[in-house]
Amino acid sequence: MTTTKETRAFQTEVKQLLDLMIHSLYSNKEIFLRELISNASDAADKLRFEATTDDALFEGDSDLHVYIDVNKENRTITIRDNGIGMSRDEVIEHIGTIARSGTKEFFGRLSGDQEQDAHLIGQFGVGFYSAFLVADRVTLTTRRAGLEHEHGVRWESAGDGEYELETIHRDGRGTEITLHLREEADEFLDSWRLKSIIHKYADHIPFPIRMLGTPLPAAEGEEEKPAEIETINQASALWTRSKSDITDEEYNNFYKHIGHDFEDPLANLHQRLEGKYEYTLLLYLPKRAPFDLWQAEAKHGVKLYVRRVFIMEATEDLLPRYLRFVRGVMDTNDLPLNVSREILQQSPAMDAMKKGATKRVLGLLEEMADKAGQSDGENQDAAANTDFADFWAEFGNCLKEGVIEDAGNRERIAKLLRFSSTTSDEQSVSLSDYCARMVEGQDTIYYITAESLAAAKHSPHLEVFRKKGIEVILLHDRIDEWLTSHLNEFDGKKLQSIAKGELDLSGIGENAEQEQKEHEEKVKAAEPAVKKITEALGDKVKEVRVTDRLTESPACLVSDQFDMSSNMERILKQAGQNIPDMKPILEINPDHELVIRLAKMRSKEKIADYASILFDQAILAEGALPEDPAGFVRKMNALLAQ
Ligand SMILES: Nc1ncnc2c1ncn2[C@@H]1O[C@H](COP(=O)(O)OP(=O)(O)OP(=O)(O)O)[C@@H](O)[C@H]1O
Repeated sequence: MTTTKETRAFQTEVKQLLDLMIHSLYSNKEIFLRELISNASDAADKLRFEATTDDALFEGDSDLHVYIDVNKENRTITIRDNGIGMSRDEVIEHIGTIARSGTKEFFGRLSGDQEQDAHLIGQFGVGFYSAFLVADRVTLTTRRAGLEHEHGVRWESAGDGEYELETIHRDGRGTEITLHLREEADEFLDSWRLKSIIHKYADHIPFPIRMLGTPLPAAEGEEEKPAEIETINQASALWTRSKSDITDEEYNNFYKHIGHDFEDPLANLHQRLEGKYEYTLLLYLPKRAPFDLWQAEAKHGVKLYVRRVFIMEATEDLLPRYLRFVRGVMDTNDLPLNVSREILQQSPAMDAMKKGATKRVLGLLEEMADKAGQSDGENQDAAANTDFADFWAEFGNCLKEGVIEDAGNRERIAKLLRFSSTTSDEQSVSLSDYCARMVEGQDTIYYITAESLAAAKHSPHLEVFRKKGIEVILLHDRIDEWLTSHLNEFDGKKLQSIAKGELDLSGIGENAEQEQKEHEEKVKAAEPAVKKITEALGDKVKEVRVTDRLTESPACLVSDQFDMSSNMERILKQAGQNIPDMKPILEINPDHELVIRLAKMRSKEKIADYASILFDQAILAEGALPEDPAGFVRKMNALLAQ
């Protein structure tokens, strides 16, 4: 056993977090109490769960609570819980280190500009470290339930990059945190102030929070009565109360407690479900995405309770991965308390709750989307400012994962998707909006995928669609390539990439027949040009053919109907995947001056240069780089200088 006192350094990111926190949250210091009480309540939750299979962990004391002590003379506040506590290794792992993946990258993104960085703190969550908002020294002692008394731990730090660690004897299990207050944090020595913060954030955590009351003044001739210990919060689980008794403020404050968020949520959903299984949902949509939303191990933020006893943080067994941004609580009476998590996870009740919760969250999103749709009718600008638009901006890409993962709800989710299109740069166009605007004779939903909105918007492939007044959906998120490979149809209409396969717009527009005839004539007339370019490009392309997509540009690249798109190919290559080169099809516009000139050329060298410029330009137009950029510039300059 290590008994020696040792000094250890904080992980670099902890130091950065402390600096950022102190600068960003100086006007919001009171949250330290919320965070420490949340941790204490989590620790009580964990003990109660572990004790369901090992009663000895209670060590004869099952009155789980949090006690807050104020010492005006020493200028300290102490927060004590009799929860699960921590072993020495756990202290090292949790206090002084941030073990969430993506932390390094997150801090790498900070600009150093305090104002700009300030809002990022909300995406991170400060937890235990918020103690340093009010304290210039923090002492923590703890012992894990079940360990011998001599396995207690004392941790102390001034938040300056180092901490001291010592193994101590500790009788009681649980954790005690003493904050040595900074001078400017004197306001928190006032018990009334502390009580009001507890009411605000912790009324509805299911454990009592106790403090010493004020001594009652002595009546004449009597002795002063000693102060009694009071329970400050209501200690009733919020989700068990009836909806009509709960104010918005109570809902929001409870969210801040369980979500460790600084902002109010965007929306909440509170329902008691009765049927084969009975359960209660209190779920929230946050306003902002946490920084690690896109990390493979991103935390789920929903907690499972069984009869008010915390069982575990939700995993994919309780809520699908694409809804990992949802925060809140699910509580049921239909699961046994004292079985292993593995068995729980396979129970039909869990499955039913997962289905029910997914359905309700999608329902909430549909309601929000409907509201946005109504304000859209009255005022376009208003639509961009709706809750649903805010939701989409933060979590839209998660819903796209839903289309891929959740085949059972695919259609419902597809209705919630919002895109940019040739009619709107904002991601505000739904597939239903698109279908309602289809032109006469159109029965396909057209889209293009590209690296960026600008690349999609200026793609030469759009030319014929502009001419015919057909709207095209502009997809420019990485996930869109996967989305479109799973979403082939919407409302009975096929989705089709305009950069893949042969384009058949016959039947759309008034002069369809005439256009078809003209196209055939063009194909015939352009045969010599096609032949020359095919020879010049050799095996760089699968085929060279006359386009019916272009009206202004000389050439564009398309993929074969069942080939991977060139955008997808680039994404996979950037991700380091070893995939065979796909050969594109080069489509040329025989009416363009460059192609006309090329058709007349005899010099093989010149033809090769022109063909190569056409090919590289088409790659550039997709927002990508030609294989030999310097070669392209040289050829282009030679052409310009002619
Ligand atoms: N009072 C406590 N009792 C037992 N363990 C604690 C206590 N306080 C903190 N911990 C441990 O330290 C870990 C880190 O706490 P911290 O508040 O920094 O983050 P968190 O609560 O895990 O994350 P977040 O605040 O973002 O939800 C906790 O997950 C828990 O394991």
